[in-house]
Amino acid sequence: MKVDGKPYRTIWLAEDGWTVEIIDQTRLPHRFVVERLQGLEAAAHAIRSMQVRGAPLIGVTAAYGVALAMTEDPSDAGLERACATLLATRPTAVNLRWALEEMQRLLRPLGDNARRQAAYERAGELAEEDVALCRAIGGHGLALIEAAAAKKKPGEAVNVLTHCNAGWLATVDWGTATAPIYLAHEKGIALNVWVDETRPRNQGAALTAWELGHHGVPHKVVADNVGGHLMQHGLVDLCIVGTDRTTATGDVCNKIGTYLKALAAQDNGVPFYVALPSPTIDWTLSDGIEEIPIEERDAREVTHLTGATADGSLATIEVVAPGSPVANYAFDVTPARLVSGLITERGVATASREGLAALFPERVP
Ligand SMILES: CSC[C@H]1O[C@H](OP(=O)(O)O)[C@H](O)[C@@H]1O
Repeated sequence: MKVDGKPYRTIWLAEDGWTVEIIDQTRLPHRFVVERLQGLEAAAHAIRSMQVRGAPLIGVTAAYGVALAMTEDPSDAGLERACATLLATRPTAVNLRWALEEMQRLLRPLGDNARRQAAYERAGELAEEDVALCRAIGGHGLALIEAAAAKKKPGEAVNVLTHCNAGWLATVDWGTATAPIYLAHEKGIALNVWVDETRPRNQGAALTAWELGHHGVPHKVVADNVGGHLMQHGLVDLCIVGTDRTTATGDVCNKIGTYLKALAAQDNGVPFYVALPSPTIDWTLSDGIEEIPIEERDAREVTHLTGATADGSLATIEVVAPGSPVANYAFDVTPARLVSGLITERGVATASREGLAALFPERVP
């Protein structure tokens, strides 16, 4: 999407035709830094450290990571080592496993000399496919925002609450939860997006607010605990969030705190939608709470904050009582019963095995 009027994606092949460039999301919102990845370890570090994050973008970055690895060592051992290294970077987003399986399926039968080119071509295709999937999600989600707009008084904004960043920064472009928002904005529908700050890494306050602001979408950042109050007072027309892994039965794993928003939405009769491309569906799982691995990240993400001082320099401060133990769960699971619908590239499915199978019959094991 646009950054100061210039179109950007989150990841792209550099002009040299082999290094990969990314927006370093750990530097946003105060610095816009493009990082150049020149090998497998750089790609793995980018995912592990969340320079790139968001399930679809993690998958595409991993695919490019395999291509970079084939430049270093296209042997069978090199391919297996690359996929194992990248798979170990983060456990929850299923797109990572899906993309690596896709690359292994393609590259294993090829001779060493053919693997590098084939890997770059497939990684580029996966990036383009992600853009198309997210744009399609946008079209199906737009209808939901239009339906909400039809119930508003003339000029009244549609209030959409979103959690974390499921924006274009979490994908190659468009985003998942934000794709309908961008399309509604471009169609002239009056919007207000409630942006959950999303502690501890503040993907909402730092990333969603940044990208919506740069694209001119009206929004307000709120503390994570405000959403229920907004819903009680009729200030949320619908919720749209993303997901890192959704089971075949419609259980949704997403950033920590999503489950609490879904509970508040159900309690207040607010539609709660999840936007996802089909590679985010794990067809092998039925019970998200029992089966989806929940990443636990470093305590420092909770104990410290980095931000800009009055003179624009960056500083990191400690915000938790020194020495207090910390638990930092990065995701939670929202049961399908709390989900109004799953906005996919093929349409809006009920959050159920039947609903997903109706849209993706060929994917059902
Ligand atoms: C479109 S996937 C976005 C999804 O990924 C985020 O997790 P993280 O920032 O840790 O990669 C969050 O769960 C978003 O909803």
